[in-house]
Amino acid sequence: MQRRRVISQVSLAVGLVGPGAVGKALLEQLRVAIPKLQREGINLEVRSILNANQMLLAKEQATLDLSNWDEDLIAKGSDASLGVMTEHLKASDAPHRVIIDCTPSAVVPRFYPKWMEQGIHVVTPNKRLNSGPFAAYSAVKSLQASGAAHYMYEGTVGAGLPIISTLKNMLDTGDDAFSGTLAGTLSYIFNTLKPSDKFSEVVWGARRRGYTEPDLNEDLGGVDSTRKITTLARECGMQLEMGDVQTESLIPASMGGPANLQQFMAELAKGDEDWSRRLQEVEDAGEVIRFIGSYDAESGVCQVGPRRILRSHPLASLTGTEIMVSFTTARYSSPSLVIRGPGAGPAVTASGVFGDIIRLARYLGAHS
Ligand SMILES: NC(=O)C1=CN([C@@H]2O[C@H](COP(=O)(O)OP(=O)(O)OC[C@H]3O[C@@H](n4cnc5c(N)ncnc54)[C@H](OP(=O)(O)O)[C@@H]3O)[C@@H](O)[C@H]2O)C=CC1
Ligand SMILES: N[C@@H](CC=O)C(=O)O
Repeated sequence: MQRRRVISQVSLAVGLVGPGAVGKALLEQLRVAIPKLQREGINLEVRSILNANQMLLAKEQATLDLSNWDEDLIAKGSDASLGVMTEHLKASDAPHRVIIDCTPSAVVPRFYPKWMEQGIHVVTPNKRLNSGPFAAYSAVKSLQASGAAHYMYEGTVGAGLPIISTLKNMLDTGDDAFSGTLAGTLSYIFNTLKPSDKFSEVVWGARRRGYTEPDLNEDLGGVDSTRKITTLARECGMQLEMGDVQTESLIPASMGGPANLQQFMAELAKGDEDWSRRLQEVEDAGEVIRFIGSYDAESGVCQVGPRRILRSHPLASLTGTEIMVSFTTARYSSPSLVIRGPGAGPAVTASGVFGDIIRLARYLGAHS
């Protein structure tokens, strides 16, 4: 095939906030892909990396060395400041700027409006803005609609799976998404757990593999699933707050308030026998448990919680981190549109974020 000559280049200065499990995987994916993207007319110039304490800023108009950024961050980093990082990014001679928020923080999203007002695009897998107070969410969506800057968040629901983009396509082309279910958040845990297993050990396995939220309360309390359902329902035009979702937690009330990880795991282990009994009873009835979230735009009812389903149900066949999202719409009514695949983990989430960055470069003029 004849190679197309690159006649236009799109250069984007990139600032990454949160080089944790997902951020680190993204930096590695960028390191590998940048030379190929350059040949295709997309120049991604990583100019800053910032964690909760430190930041690494590129000198002059150079870009950071992505093969050694973690050592450089320790050896050459300065105190973290989102304000300083923003000014540094603005000083770049690249015509476009994007900040990637890979933190679980509620503080970082407060900067999105400021960034977007200055023409800085935002890409994120952080669910806080889309599921936080409606007024803050709505302010960012209004800025996006005004053309100030792009705001992209595919990674917030289902990691790298094309859930947000599919829903947007359906709505943009005039379909009517009136209900949806999202099954398998906490997927790894319920897809893996057998009556003979210890619940707390399976939870720990999910943690070790990077599938959980940094704060386990978010997963087991059903908060993370509630964030995703809130995001999808808002995408469909519902004006709801997280509190409007009927959420069933897996954390026993007896566990009390926030604890450190060790205490949390020790408390959780006290419920292992109860879980084994419950699972045995479910298995004996020919059923399994899946953690399911659903929204219904017609009735406005949004629910999240563990549900017993028959072993013959499609959701019962999920394995590992697989999730399944089904949309029932005017066009996709019988059968519904179903998206199924791994819905958690650093590499797949990073690829969802990376996909948004490339889509952004194309919105800004790069060839498709
Ligand atoms: N893991 C997954 O499968 C998925 C994750 N996500 C989302 O991706 C995001 C990142 O998750 P993950 O990588 O697992 O989390 P990690 O805990 O591994 O990493 C979090 C990173 O954010 C940094 N950070 C935290 N607070 C701040 C702050 N206020 N300012 C600057 N940096 C901060 C941390 O810095 P430090 O190390 O210094 O504390 C760390 O670098 C989360 O929003 C999560 O919900 C979405 C879909 C799937
Ligand atoms: N902890 C989350 C990971 C991605 O959002 C989940 O289990 O779904």
